Amino acid sequence: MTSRSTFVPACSAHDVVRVYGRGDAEVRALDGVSVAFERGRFTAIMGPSGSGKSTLMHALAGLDGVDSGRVVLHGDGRREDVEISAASDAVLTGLRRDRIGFVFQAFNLLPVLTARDNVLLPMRLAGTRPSQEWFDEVTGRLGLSARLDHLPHEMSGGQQQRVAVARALLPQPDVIFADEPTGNLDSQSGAEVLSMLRSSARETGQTVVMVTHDPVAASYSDRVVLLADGRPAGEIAHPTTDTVIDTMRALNVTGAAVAAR
Ligand SMILES: Nc1ncnc2c1ncn2[C@@H]1O[C@H](COP(=O)(O)OP(=O)(O)OP(=O)(O)O)[C@@H](O)[C@H]1O
Repeated sequence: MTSRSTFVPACSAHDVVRVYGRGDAEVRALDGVSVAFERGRFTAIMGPSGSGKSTLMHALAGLDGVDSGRVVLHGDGRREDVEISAASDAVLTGLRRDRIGFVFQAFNLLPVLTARDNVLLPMRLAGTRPSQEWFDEVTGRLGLSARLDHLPHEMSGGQQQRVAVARALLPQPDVIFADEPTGNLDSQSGAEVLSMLRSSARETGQTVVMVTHDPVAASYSDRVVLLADGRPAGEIAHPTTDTVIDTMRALNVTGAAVAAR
C-alpha cells in the first residue's frame, strides 16, 4: 500500500438532500450529506436499514438525481472534475461507460455470453479494448483464466461475481460502486470477492465504494462511512469485524452520531 499524507477525493457529496414523497409521506432519504471518498481506497458505506445508503450510492454514481447539493466525480489530471448532480443524461451515460464501474448483488451477466465476452462487453460497447497484458492480469488475479470460455450457468455464484468484478475493473474506472456484492454468496466465495476488491485498491489504486450490511464485508475496507437517518453518523478507520459490530450496535440503539474512531 502506498503511504500518502493528503486525502485525494475520487468522488464527493456536498450538502446533498434527496426527498421522496410529499406531505405526510415525505421521507428525507438524504438530509444534508457531505462526505468524500478517497482515491485508491476501499470505502464501505454502512448504516441501519433505511438510513440512505443506496440513495447515497445512486446519487454518487449518477443513477439518481438529488434535490439540492452537489455530487462531484473528481478528475485525476488526465480527466476533468464532473458535477454529476448537474450533468445531462448524455454526459451521465458516457461517465457510466468510461469512468464509473458497477458490481451489483445480482451478478447481471449476460447468460448467452462466455465469461470472456461478459468481461469484455462494456469496453466493446465503448469501442475500445484492453491490452492483452491487462486482460490477462485482471482475469488471472481473479482466478478466471481457466473459466473464460464458460457460460454463466456453468459457473458457481462466486465465479460469476468474480466475472462481474473483472468486468468492472477492466476499463480502470475512476470509481467502482459495489452494492452488497457478497449478498448472494456463501462466506467463502464472499471472502474471495472482497479480497479481490481490497487488493484492487491496494495493488492497482482502484477506488472502490461498497454498500453493505455485513460487518465482515466492511472489515475488508480501509474505512467505513456511517449513515443514520439520512445524515453522516461518523466513520471507522481501519475497521475490524468487532469494531463494526460494536459501532453498528451503538448506532442502532441510539440512532445518534458516533465519534470517529
Ligand atoms: N423510490 C422511493 N420512494 C419513496 N421512498 C424511498 C424510495 N427509495 C428509498 N426511499 C426511502 O428512503 C429512505 C432511504 O432508503 P435507502 O434505500 O437509501 O436506505 P438503505 O440504507 O439503503 O436501506 P436498506 O439497508 O434497507 O437497503 C428509506 O426510508 C426508504 O424507504
